[in-house]
Amino acid sequence: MKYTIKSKQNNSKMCLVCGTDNNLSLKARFYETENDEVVALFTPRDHHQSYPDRLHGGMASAILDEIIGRAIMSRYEDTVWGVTAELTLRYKKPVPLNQELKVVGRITSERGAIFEGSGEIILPDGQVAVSATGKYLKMAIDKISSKEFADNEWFLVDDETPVDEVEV
Ligand SMILES: CCCCCCCCCC(=O)SCCNC(=O)CCNC(=O)[C@H](O)C(C)(C)COP(=O)(O)OP(=O)(O)OC[C@H]1O[C@@H](n2cnc3c(N)ncnc32)[C@H](O)[C@@H]1OP(=O)(O)O
Repeated sequence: MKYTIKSKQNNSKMCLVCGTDNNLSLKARFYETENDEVVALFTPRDHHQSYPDRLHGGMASAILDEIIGRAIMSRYEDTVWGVTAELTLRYKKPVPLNQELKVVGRITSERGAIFEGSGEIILPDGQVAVSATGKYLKMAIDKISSKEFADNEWFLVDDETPVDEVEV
């Protein structure tokens, strides 16, 4: 299924998943789709492995955590951020290194200050490698981080080739 991209989300400076200045980061790029999901594109590298040629389960968890956490931002234009309270993973297939992969995430419920979401890492052949469900608390960024983060460490990175649609 092809989805039109509505907008690209910001990257950060030092995050392990989206940090542009962190050499160990997955350097994932996140896009909001027309159907109210967030899709990430990322290429895991050798330094993200557990067993040779296989992405570390903790890194798979990290990107799934982030994509669900980011899904709330698309509903509130960055005024609400997600803080993870619970995350449950199901590892179904090994995730390969050094090829571009997709991750999809969405909100499944909202109740007051709590929201729940789900996400999947999708292999190039379309199979789901890892799925996750999570429970998060909604917070304002000034309750999570410093003004320095919001002002200087959270920014839009333009793609060399803009992504207009994504097939999931
Ligand atoms: C740069 C990148 C930007 C984008 C990234 C986005 C995604 C990234 C997300 C993360 O990785 S966040 C980092 C990992 N998570 C943490 O560091 C959270 C650490 N834990 C906490 O800060 C607090 O425990 C937490 C904010 C989760 C809860 O705070 P409180 O203890 O003030 O909550 P409170 O006791 O008031 O409970 C509020 C509700 O949440 C529920 N709750 C609290 N902690 C829970 C928990 N751990 N598990 C399940 N439910 C929980 C609690 O039962 C209650 O439900 P009800 O309203 O129904 O009664």
